[in-house]
Amino acid sequence: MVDVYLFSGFLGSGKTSLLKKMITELKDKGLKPAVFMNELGSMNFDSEEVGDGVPLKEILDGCICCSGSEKSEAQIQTLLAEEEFDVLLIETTGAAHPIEALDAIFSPLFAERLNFRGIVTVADSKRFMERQQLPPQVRSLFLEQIRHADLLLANKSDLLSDSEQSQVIFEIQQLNPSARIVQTVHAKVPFQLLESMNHQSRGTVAQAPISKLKLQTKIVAFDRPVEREVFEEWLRDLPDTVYRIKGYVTLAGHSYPHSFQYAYGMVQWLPEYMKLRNQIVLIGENLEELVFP
Ligand SMILES: Nc1nc2c(ncn2[C@@H]2O[C@H](COP(=O)(O)OP(=O)(O)OP(=O)(O)O)[C@@H](O)[C@H]2O)c(=O)[nH]1
Repeated sequence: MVDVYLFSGFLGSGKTSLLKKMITELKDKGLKPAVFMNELGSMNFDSEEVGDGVPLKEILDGCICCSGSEKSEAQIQTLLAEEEFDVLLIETTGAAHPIEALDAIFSPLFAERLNFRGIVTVADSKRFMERQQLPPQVRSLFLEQIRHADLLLANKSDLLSDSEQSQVIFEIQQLNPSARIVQTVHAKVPFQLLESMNHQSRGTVAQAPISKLKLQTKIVAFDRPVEREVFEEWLRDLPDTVYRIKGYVTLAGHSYPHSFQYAYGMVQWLPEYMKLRNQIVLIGENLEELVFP
């Protein structure tokens, strides 16, 4: 039987950071992980982060959950038929309801093959503190992801003061009293903690599928290098309804692009050392109204 772990959490909360950490740890233990991931927008930015030698299947531009579950079943079946692995890590899009994403795993096709171990939700602690600012449907999905977790990572705790951290833990525990909650930075937890999870179903699922959230994705390509100041000024002026941006951008004066991440007002640039297509994917609402730098 292959152990299956599902990673849930809102856009930009730290799921890919967790995935990378777990892959490294599993490999160090001599175990072979495989990854199934689901990205919004047809740009498979995160899959480049998985690394060589890890079997990977992904669904782009769709959702593992609900209507996408047949497609997911087929992908998981292919993975099981073609690859040998010990652990399957599933990263859902930040816009998926974790329980709906379980549909594909609990297919009768895999009853003898997959052993579901639990849902790990990565919650952005800062966003949690400021959740009242989220549109109601987005907030409801954010809270559902917390309610249905078996293990909760209160991530990005470096961005909060000690008293804010305690408040976040207290409030998250009230939303989900049975899950274990761990404060993390860059989703750093030992795999052992995931192994000790105990999955239990938690009541009814409040419907918040992506179609009702009005979330859109948009890919923007740049054919010229971008001035960093101009780009960051554009980011500062973005409306709150842009939740996530990621991709590759060549900055003026550099030969290679930077990988670029934007989540909830915060920007991160990391240099790359090869030519990559200059494009970014945006996830949010009312994206058609945006003007690009
Ligand atoms: N300050 C801080 N930044 C973090 C932490 N964890 C992740 N980040 C940053 O937050 C951004 C998003 O992290 P990811 O791991 O890509 O998040 P994700 O949930 O996979 O994002 P999506 O795939 O878009 O849903 C990146 O720029 C990370 O470097 C943390 O604990 N503290």
